[in-house]
Amino acid sequence: MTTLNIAIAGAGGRMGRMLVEAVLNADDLRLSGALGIAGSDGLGQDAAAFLGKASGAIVTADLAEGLRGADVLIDFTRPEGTLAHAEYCAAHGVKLVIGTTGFDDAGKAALKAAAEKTAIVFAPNMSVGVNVTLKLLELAAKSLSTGYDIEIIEAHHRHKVDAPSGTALKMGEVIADALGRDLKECAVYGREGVTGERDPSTIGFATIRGGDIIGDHTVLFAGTGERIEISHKSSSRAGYAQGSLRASRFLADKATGLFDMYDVLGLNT
Ligand SMILES: NC(=O)C1=CN([C@@H]2O[C@H](COP(=O)(O)OP(=O)(O)OC[C@H]3O[C@@H](n4cnc5c(N)ncnc54)[C@H](OP(=O)(O)O)[C@@H]3O)[C@@H](O)[C@H]2O)C=CC1
Ligand SMILES: O=C(O)C1=N[C@H](C(=O)O)C[C@H](O)C1
Repeated sequence: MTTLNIAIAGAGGRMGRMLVEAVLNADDLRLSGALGIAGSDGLGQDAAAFLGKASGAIVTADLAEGLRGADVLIDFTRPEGTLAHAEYCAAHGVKLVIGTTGFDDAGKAALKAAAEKTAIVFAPNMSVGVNVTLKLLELAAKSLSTGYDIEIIEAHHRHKVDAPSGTALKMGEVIADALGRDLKECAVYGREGVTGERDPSTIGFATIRGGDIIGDHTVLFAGTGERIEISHKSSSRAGYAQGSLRASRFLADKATGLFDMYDVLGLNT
């Protein structure tokens, strides 16, 4: 069995810690490095110290040091951090699994350019369940294309910094594509005051932030006399971590290219 060397960015974060534990528990993976930023808790310490273990990977802010020997960098940080990491990885042949959300169009274009030099899996949600939900939404949107108002409701923990979630936006894109609409033109992000009647061509978004909610997404198709709700609720971050490991293994035989979790899970039918 070939061992894949994995480095983790944002190693002290909520996802970073899940990923450190998941990599240490995987027989075919080795934790080769861990990245933090100046001021991060845990900088200079073993990435597995929070588990009471020694992995040998010391959390560093030095990209050359943290990425030495890495086949794949798994990055769940912030857009500005991911873009800096992607530039380095593209120049040094390190593959990337990117879970970070909140990119603007220029950021997404920069990742596409980086994927011409290295292989990248980029997805706003790595869980199998969410990606299967996206397929269900494609089918529902095509079958409910007239007479149903579409609203996307998402809830996350109080620490989340971007809204709507990357997953909610992806759900909106999948639905808009299925309906032949452009999400940029039909999205409504919240309502206040005298809004007028609902325009049937819009896709609405509502965001809830509070407590320790890991990630809930519901798409409501509201018709006359009936409502259809398609929901996914995460009760653990483990699914995101396991999906990321699957994505890392998927990249093992890829040299360049931009992929998503549909590619990893074989859902591109
Ligand atoms: N695709 C998916 O399946 C999922 C995606 N996410 C996304 O992943 C990202 C991280 O989420 P989460 O783990 O909850 O966040 P956290 O805030 O818990 O962790 C972020 C980590 O990134 C570090 N960081 C912050 N800014 C930078 C930077 N500029 N450069 C490098 N590192 C930086 C933080 O360091 P410090 O601790 O010092 O602040 C921290 O270690 C978010 O965008 C979130 O939406 C989350 C879950 C699943
Ligand atoms: O920040 C989070 O926590 C999550 N972010 C991702 C998103 O923005 O969709 C995925 C998941 O919902 C958890």
